[in-house]
Amino acid sequence: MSQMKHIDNTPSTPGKFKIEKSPYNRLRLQFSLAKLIFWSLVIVGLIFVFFYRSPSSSSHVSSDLSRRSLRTSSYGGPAWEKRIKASAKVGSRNGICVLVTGAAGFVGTHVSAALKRRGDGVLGLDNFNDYYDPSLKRARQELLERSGVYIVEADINDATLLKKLFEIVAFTHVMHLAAQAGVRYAMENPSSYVHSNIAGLVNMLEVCKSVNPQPAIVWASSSSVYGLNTNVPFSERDRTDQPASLYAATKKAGEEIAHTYNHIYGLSITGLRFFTVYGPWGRPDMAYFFFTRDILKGKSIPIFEAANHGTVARDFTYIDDIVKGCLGALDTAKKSTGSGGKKKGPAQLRVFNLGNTSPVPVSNLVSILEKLLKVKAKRLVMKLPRNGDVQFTHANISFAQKELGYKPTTDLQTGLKKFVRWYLSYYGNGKKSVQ
Ligand SMILES: O=C(O)[C@H]1O[C@H](OP(=O)(O)OP(=O)(O)OC[C@H]2O[C@@H](n3ccc(=O)[nH]c3=O)[C@H](O)[C@@H]2O)[C@H](O)[C@@H](O)[C@@H]1O
Repeated sequence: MSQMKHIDNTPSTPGKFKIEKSPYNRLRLQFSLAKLIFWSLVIVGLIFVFFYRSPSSSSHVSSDLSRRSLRTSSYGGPAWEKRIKASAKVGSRNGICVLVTGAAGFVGTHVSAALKRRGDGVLGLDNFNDYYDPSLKRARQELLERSGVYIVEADINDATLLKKLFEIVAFTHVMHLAAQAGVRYAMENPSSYVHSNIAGLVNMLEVCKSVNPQPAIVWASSSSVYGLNTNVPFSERDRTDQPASLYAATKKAGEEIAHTYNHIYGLSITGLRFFTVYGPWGRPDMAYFFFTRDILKGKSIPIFEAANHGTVARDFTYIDDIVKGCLGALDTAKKSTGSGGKKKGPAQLRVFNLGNTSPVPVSNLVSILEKLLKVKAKRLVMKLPRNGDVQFTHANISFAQKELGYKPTTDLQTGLKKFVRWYLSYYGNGKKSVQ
């Protein structure tokens, strides 16, 4: 049909375009030319308006973001580049140079600080979104600034900015921790998971594959990819095709996307399946954190239980153990093999569980908090809602132990003691408001 149309519109004879030299025809030609110019301007104008003004155009959203970020006074210019270079400067022999995305996040802050402490070059990136109280992110930023880590404020979907950063610094590694976290929030705001965990990841990998040299990438997957798996403890070889939440599904998608970029472009990629990470400077949306806040406030806390009073348990993993696992993954990551978007040979592709290997029932977590806070919790036991939660998690960590030298050493009691000490000093015994 469309071919027919095309044929119909084709002039049947070249004679149709024959220019006759009468004054009337010249006038007609000038008029047609004017019309052509007029309509061309109208079309160009419409295209401009569509790409730069339409609120629904996603390409415009990211280009708008990049323009905004490059235009803001703190962006661009020699002073900004100098700050970036100073932050990313490798301070020790054999040190690595790492771009840490989500650097103002819980794990991102701890990993950035640990890298900097041992003399690696570190540059942070974070969009400081308000999924939870941004003032906590700002406080983490201050902490990092004091140790010499600068955080560029931008979204991982901002390709222009990411490319610019790679022009300024030849990062050897990317520690990709920026993500939309949280299992239950995925039912409230599904598109934020697609935006960060899928579109953002792809954007970041697109930039990494096209730069020269390509960095090695280590990124945060999640224990939630095991979903309805019932083999315990969870092994990397177990099935992960039954996610119980959209969050888990986007992390699982991330693992498949990682496979693709490794396969096509020779990017070295390591995925880390974190198991319910907790500790000082943690995330206020996580149970151990808001349980602490609500116990101190005398508010009741909902404790989930499975059918027939079944225990709900998590393999809670302390932040310092996770940091060691992240550094181990960075240190054992092999170089990417591609360059300028072309694969030159097979590259490393790995996935590791980073857990604690000892699941603890949520009710025990509450008992530990009660003792540490010296306050009795108002327990509201309720059926595990159908909102993406799974009944338990339990990591088999033998692969990470063998390849990364990963060995968690902090039990929940010890780790929560450190968390509570931090919480009380940061929020002043519950007097400062926690959002
Ligand atoms: O390790 C992971 O894969 C995931 O760990 C956490 O997810 P989750 O284990 O659900 O952590 P919390 O939201 O802190 O919940 C901990 C436990 O408390 C329970 N819970 C939660 C909330 C509540 O009101 N009551 C309650 O009993 C949950 O069912 C769960 O068993 C993080 O929020 C995810 O971002 C991360 O990817």
